[in-house]
Amino acid sequence: MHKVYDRWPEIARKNYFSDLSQIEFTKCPHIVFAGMGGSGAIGDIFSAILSKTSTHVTVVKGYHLPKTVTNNSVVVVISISGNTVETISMLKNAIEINSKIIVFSDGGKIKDICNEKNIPHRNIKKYHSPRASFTSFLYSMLHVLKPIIPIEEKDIIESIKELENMSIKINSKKISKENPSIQISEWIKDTPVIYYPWGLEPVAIRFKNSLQENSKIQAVIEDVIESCHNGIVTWDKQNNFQPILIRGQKDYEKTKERWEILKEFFSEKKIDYKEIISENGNILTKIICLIYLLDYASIYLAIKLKVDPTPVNAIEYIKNKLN
Ligand SMILES: O=P(O)(O)OC[C@H]1O[C@](O)(CO)[C@@H](O)[C@@H]1O
Repeated sequence: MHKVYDRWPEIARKNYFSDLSQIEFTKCPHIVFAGMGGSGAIGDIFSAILSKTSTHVTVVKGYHLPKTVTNNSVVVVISISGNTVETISMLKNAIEINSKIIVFSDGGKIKDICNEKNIPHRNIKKYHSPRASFTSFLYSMLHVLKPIIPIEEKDIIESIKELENMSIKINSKKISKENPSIQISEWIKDTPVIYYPWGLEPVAIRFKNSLQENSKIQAVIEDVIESCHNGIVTWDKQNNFQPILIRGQKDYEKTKERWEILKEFFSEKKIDYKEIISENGNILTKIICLIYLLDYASIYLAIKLKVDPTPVNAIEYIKNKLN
């Protein structure tokens, strides 16, 4: 798994500059991303990076598309294996609705359905596992969906360059205490409660998923603003949790204010917290670099806990029980 992560920047570059044909339609007021797990998390990223545009984005992780999806919506179906039952169900749903559909997978049943029904499909290479294939799929999709995704080319290129820099920061320090991913993994001793600001929600979701799938530990995510109206109360009682504050460079003033109050709150309660601050740059750069740093942290944590990051036996157990 590690070897694929080492190649993430190279794979991102190769896939963004691929010769896959781009999506045919150009106008799209509503884009729906349909996928589960690591594939669903890619939808979360598109949702975050498009949040400052006039494109309405819906991310669906389940069996059915909501009624707001119409024949004018573009439904982007993502399943790295191409065999996830929920995602196949959403594809069938989109076909019924007669939406404009584009599908991304590395083969699988989903590809067969596309061939049979004449639905646009792009075959993207899977590396090791769905979660490790992240840059392969994300950057291929940024290329293919360009006509309907109002993101500037320079922002995408910047994100790849910063991913390369992040790789140097992590990989030049491989097995040393200066490796920022190792520092995070060494700090985690209990269940992390991951706080995030609005635009960095995909980072928190992905980190939670990676801690669960790779390190096999439980993790909780909390919106930094919303949690001050509920979750924050629980710190009076609990003692098996550790707060991680994922902050953006240049968060909104009001969010910055909240971080400072939260830090004071934890300090007064003598609760040790870890702050992780994004790189500078556009929102895609911030997200992709944080995901890289934290996914590595989840693998180093697995090594520390002496668990194999690859198998996901419980997921296979559930899958085998499903019809
Ligand atoms: O992208 P796929 O192949 O649909 O898989 C979705 C999710 O299901 C899992 O493979 C587990 O079944 C996750 O690891 C993955 O993120």
